This record gives sequence, C-alpha cells and structure tokens, in this order.
Amino acid sequence: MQVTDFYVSAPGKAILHGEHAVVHGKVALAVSLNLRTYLRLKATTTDKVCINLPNIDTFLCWDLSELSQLIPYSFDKREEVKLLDAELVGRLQDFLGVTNGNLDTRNMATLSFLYIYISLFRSSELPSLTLTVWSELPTGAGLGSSAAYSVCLAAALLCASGAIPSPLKEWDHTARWCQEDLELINSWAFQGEMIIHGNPSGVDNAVGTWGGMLRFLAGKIIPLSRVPLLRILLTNTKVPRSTKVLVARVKDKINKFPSIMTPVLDSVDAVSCTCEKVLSEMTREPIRGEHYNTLEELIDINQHHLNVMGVGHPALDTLCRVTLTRGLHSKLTGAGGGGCGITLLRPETDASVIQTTVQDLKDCGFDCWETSIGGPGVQQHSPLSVKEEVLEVLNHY
Ligand SMILES: Nc1ncnc2c1ncn2[C@@H]1O[C@H](COP(=O)(O)OP(=O)(O)O)[C@@H](O)[C@H]1O
Ligand SMILES: C[C@@](O)(CCOP(=O)(O)O)CC(=O)O
Ligand SMILES: [Mg+2]
Repeated sequence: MQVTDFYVSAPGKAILHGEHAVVHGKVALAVSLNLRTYLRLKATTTDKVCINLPNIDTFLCWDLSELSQLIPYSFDKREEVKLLDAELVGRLQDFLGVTNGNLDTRNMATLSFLYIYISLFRSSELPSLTLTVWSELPTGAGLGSSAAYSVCLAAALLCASGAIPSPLKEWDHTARWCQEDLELINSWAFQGEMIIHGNPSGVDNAVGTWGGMLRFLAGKIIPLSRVPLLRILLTNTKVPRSTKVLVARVKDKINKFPSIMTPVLDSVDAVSCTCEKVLSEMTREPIRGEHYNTLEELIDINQHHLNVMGVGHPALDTLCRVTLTRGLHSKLTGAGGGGCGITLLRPETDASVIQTTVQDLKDCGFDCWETSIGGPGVQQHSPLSVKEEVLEVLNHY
C-alpha cells in the first residue's frame, strides 16, 4: 500500500455526435464537462474494505478474509486488460447474489469496484481501505457518470497498489499523471465500464481520463486541441434509463435489420466527421452564421437517426420541440431512452431567450442549466483544492 489518504476526481462528458454508432466502430465527438466525480481513498487498519456511495445510497463493508476467498486460483499477471476475467466476474456475481447477470445500480457499482480492487491487488495482500465517492453528475442520465466513477476507481486503486505514482507534490493543489500512467488508468476504467455497460466503446472513459474535446474511433483517441468555444444547454429529462439495456437494444436492431441499420450508422459517422470539419473551420476563419446553421442541421439529422435506432423517448421529443419553438436545436446525448439532451446556443442568442427556454423546460419537469465544457481529465487533489461541500461529504464517512 503506497498511498494512505488521497483524493482524485474525473469529469463527466457530453457526446456531441456518435453515441451508439461508436460502439459499432464509427466516429464519436465528445467533450468533458465541468461536473465531476470525486473519490477519497483512506488506508485503514481494520482488516476491512468499505465503500460509501452516497449518490446511490450504498454503504458496504467486507472482511478482507472474505474477499481473499474470491481471488481466482488461476492467477496470471495480466498485462492485457482489454477483456474481463470471466472467472473473477462469476465469483463476484455469486458473492453479491447476482442472478442471470442482472445488475441493478448498486450491484454494478459494487461489482466494478470489487473487480478492479481484487484484480489489482491479488498478487499481493489485499489492503484495508475505505473508499468514498461523491458525484456532481446525475447518475444514469447520459453524462458518463459510470465512466467518471470507473476512472476515479482505476486511478485511486492503481495509485494505492503502487502501479502508478502519486503525482501530487507537497506544494501542488492538483496534479495529473503522465501519458503512460493515464493510459493504464484508462484501460482499467474501461474494465469498470465493461461491467456497467456490457459492451462499451471506451469513449466515455477516454474523456474522463484525458478531458477536453476528443474524436474517438475504434479505441483510437485524438484530442481536438483547437475547438471553438461552444455554449451548450444541458437538460435532464429525469427519465431513468440504463446504458447497458439501450446498447443491447441497438445491437438487437442491427442484428435484425442489418441492411437498414448499417446505412444509419454510416450516416451518423458522416455527421460526426462533418461536425468535426465545421468545428475546425470555425477555429481557422471568422465564425459565420452558416457554421452554426450547419451545426444545427447536423444536430437535427442525428436526433432523427437516434430515434431510428430506437433510443428516443417522448420526453426527449418534448425537449426538441420546446427548444425549437425558440429557434434552438437539441439532440439526446449519451445512451438516450430518457436522460439528458444538449441544446446548442448560438453566440447571438439573446440572454432573455435562453432564460425563457430554461423556464419552459423546467415547466416540463426537467432540470436545465447552461454548462461550461472542457474540464480537465482525471486528477489528484490536495484537500484544499476540493470544493468545501464535496469535501464535507467525502470526509463524513
Ligand atoms: N457516483 C456514483 N456512485 C456510485 N455508482 C455510480 C456513480 N456514478 C455512476 N455509478 C454507476 O454507474 C451507473 C450508471 O451508468 P450508466 O447507466 O452508464 O449511466 P451514465 O454513465 O450515463 O450516468 C450507476 O447505475 C452506478 O452503478
Ligand atoms: C451509448 C454510448 O455510446 C454512450 C453511453 O454514455 P452514457 O453511459 O449514457 O453516459 C455507449 C458507449 O459508447 O459505450
Ligand atoms: Mg455510462
């Protein structure tokens, strides 16, 4: 055990274009949000491992002796962390009483923690520790809370195991890891996402790890360093949904209608590529109304495609309709089926129009706020750099 008490955080994300299609090898454009998940890891001497997850009302403790029984016999030091260890997943599911792989919110979060914890420490002794996670992100709403959670778990547990160093120096408030360490964090976060999503593309954990805006294609991550400042309204319809279920639904549809769905996925790919081109133009030449007109048309096209994929929802239709009456264009973001949508704000959009739109959406029972994008990726914090209200929650347990 290298680190005794420390804090990490990772951002949520909004997908501009390419959700679902990205799972099937198409391009996605995603951006980090300034809403983060925070984790505190504390080394203890209780011979127990405890997790406190107040966002999902989950507080659990296990004896180390219980957990060490779960370490698979066939231990191999796995350099390749792209696949889940099926034996360990099976043992953990039995241990948690999960039947038919049916994972609810709590079980998903617990299973991904235990999986990463046991995998990282199984060659040495399992350490006693208490881990507390608190997020500013709505859980299960399309803003990548699962990835931010998995990235925090991976960073904290890799650090605690000594696989990566603690980057924070005495005089720092926040610090980030080097590229090689970030890649390791990202690959373990992907394992957490595999448990929560079933078949994730990896775009969400990449944004949680690196932050900023990026283009993602089949595991290849290209940071987009020159992007125009976009103003975005985020709306949470508050309709609950599960990414795992929606990703599986799209896969079934593709299997059932391959010749119909393949062109849809190709078209979404083209939407992402066209959007990337427009964004890049906007950094090289004076921004014109036409740029925004194109961005808006792309949003509308993609929203229709997502409806064709079967991941729309009447509440998301309401969002699109209400914002369009004010001349603003919206699409779902993330897995859809409810959850959140994004609305593009034009630079000339009057503050009063934004205000009335927000009020209209609130009147529909939605949460709605203007967000700033491009927050930093995973980082370690000194307690001083954690917001007081977050620190209070993390230190409460
Ligand atoms: N702060 C958190 N504490 C505990 N578990 C979390 C937290 N945030 C996310 N999770 C896990 O991630 C799941 C939500 O993931 P998902 O359905 O992919 O939605 P999204 O990633 O869009 O928020 C939750 O059910 C829970 O298991
Ligand atoms: C639908 C998908 O493209 C994004 C899911 O994002 P979220 O979990 O709804 O935040 C799935 C994925 O890329 O793994
Ligand atoms: Mg998710």
